[in-house]
Amino acid sequence: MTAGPGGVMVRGGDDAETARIRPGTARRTLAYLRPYGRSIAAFGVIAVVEAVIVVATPLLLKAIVDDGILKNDLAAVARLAAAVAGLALIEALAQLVLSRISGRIGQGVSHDLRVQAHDHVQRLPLAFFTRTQTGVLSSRMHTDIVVAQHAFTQVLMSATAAVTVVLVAAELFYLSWLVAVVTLLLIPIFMVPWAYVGRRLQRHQRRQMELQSGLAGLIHERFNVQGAMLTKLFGRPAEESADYADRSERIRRIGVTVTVYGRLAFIIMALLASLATAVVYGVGGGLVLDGAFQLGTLVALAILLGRLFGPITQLSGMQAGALNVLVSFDRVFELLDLKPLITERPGAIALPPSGPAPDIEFEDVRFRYPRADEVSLESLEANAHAVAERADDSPEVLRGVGFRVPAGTVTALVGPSGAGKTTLTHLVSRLYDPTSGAVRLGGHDVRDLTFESLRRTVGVVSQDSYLFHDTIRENLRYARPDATEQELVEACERAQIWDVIRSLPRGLDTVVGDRGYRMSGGEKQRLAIARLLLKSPSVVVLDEATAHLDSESEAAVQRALVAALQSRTALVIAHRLSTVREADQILVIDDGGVRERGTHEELLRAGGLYAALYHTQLNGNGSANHQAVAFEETR
Ligand SMILES: Nc1ncnc2c1ncn2[C@@H]1O[C@H](COP(=O)(O)OP(=O)(O)OP(=O)(O)O)[C@@H](O)[C@H]1O
Repeated sequence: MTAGPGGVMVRGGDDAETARIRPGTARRTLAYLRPYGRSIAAFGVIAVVEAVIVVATPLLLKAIVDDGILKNDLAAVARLAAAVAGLALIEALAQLVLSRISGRIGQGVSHDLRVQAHDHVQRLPLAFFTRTQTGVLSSRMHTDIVVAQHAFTQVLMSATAAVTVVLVAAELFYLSWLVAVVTLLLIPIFMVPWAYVGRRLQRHQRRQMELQSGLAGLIHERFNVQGAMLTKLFGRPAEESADYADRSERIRRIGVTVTVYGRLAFIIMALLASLATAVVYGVGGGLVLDGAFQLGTLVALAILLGRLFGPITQLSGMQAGALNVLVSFDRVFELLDLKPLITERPGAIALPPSGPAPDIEFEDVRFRYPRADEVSLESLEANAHAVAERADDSPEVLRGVGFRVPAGTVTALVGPSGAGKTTLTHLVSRLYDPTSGAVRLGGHDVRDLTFESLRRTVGVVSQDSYLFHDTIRENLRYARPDATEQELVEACERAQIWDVIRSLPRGLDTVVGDRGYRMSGGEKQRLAIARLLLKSPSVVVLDEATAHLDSESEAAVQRALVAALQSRTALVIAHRLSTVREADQILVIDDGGVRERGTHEELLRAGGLYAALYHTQLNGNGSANHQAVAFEETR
């Protein structure tokens, strides 16, 4: 068949049929073969041996008929039959070894590519993941590589077919040029419709894969816990079902077409084989009667022909196979070519692992989120965007922010929703880099620090803390793989979550569900704080949970926070009155800049935005600890 067992998913929507392979892809693909040079050489030698056996067997059979049967020589018949059997055994062995070597090369190349793609994607900036559809990315990293591997193996096997076809054709001419010419003339007549069917088949297979990947993406999005919840709360089940059924129907229809085309290709080949056999017996039979050659030659010709069509079929699939390899490789190369925007500078310095907490300094920081075309691939995004939109500059989110968080102190960020608070905190851990200006830790620009020391120094607890689908123990150990049992328990105690864990039947071995969903919001955040305490960073960036917590978990989170912030330099997006009041400094962020700064009392005295917010939002509503500041709604 022309296409690999899968098809190829090609950039964006409907352009599967017009996939263009970028220049240089073939050269880059070949480079992946370099480590397998010896295997390829062995493959070539064994392929030639196999092809020689393929053409030797008909000659032996010819000898059995002409020199054994027709001459009544039983000993010759037995000797030659034994030789044929021996060759058959060697051929089977050669085929086995060939498929093993080709499998090893194909699997090896796809392993190398898969690992490289994984390592690369891991280094891509957060911005890439904010735009990319996970289902499509996973298909790119897995399905494409599997398709490439299958097609790769197919191309290698086709190469053996090429040697066989040449030798078989030569032998056909040697035995009878007339039969050879007539039968070989038949081949092009059939190849034209065969190639046409093959191309259509490949095209439909690609489309089929694309549709299947779309369906997989849909399931991925809808049937994870949060997607399922949204669907249940807002979804229209009847419409969702109809949409799903419609997509599935398209796959069904294209599946039928693929089956028909696949069968058609097979039928064309079988017809060609039957007609060629008729020609051999018709023309060859006449030549035997004329005395041009003996019966043994006719037998040899018939057997040779039988051995010609398999390799021809394989050969004609070679081009499509090679194309599949290139398209799939190209799609992975496209991913590999995305530059990781945030990289470690050569000669980056490491902050010392121990010592006093560093201060944080923002100096005239300006920031806009990177454009889509700078960080992501259109084909991996949920919806293909117009080129213009992808290249549009995003608005500036931070416009000259400057402040300092002295070492060992807490700075609270408050301000309206969308003011840029979260963005600001992202710059400390280098989830993003400023467009201009600098963020410094202990006097060093964070861009001059090693990733390792930055990760060690800065600990982040986000509002919706993410937990892997694994045990509590493994989730905690992610922060410090060598943590002892005692350290795990201590961290949980300090984070006020130990009582909860202890009461679970499996304790630390409890598996937290997809996205840690089996835990309440407050529990999750306390677990995230325990994780932070285990890591024990000297700088903490924290986004307080706004989720409604009952007063008990609120108080527990509060106590956990006290532990988390103790003797650390902290930047906190504060939603709780207690955090705001106790902060050493409050920054009121509005419209991408620092509008006011000071302590709670100073800002109240100043009578500005903070005071207005405090009086309208808080004073009237009491001052309980669990009262969220709720500045967000005041814009
Ligand atoms: N990944 C992103 N890509 C593009 N723009 C973004 C991205 N994340 C946030 N923004 C935009 O940046 C601005 C600041 O967002 P940010 O999340 O920093 O605000 P915030 O003050 O933390 O708000 P909130 O309190 O509601 O979380 C908003 O206008 C937002 O739409």
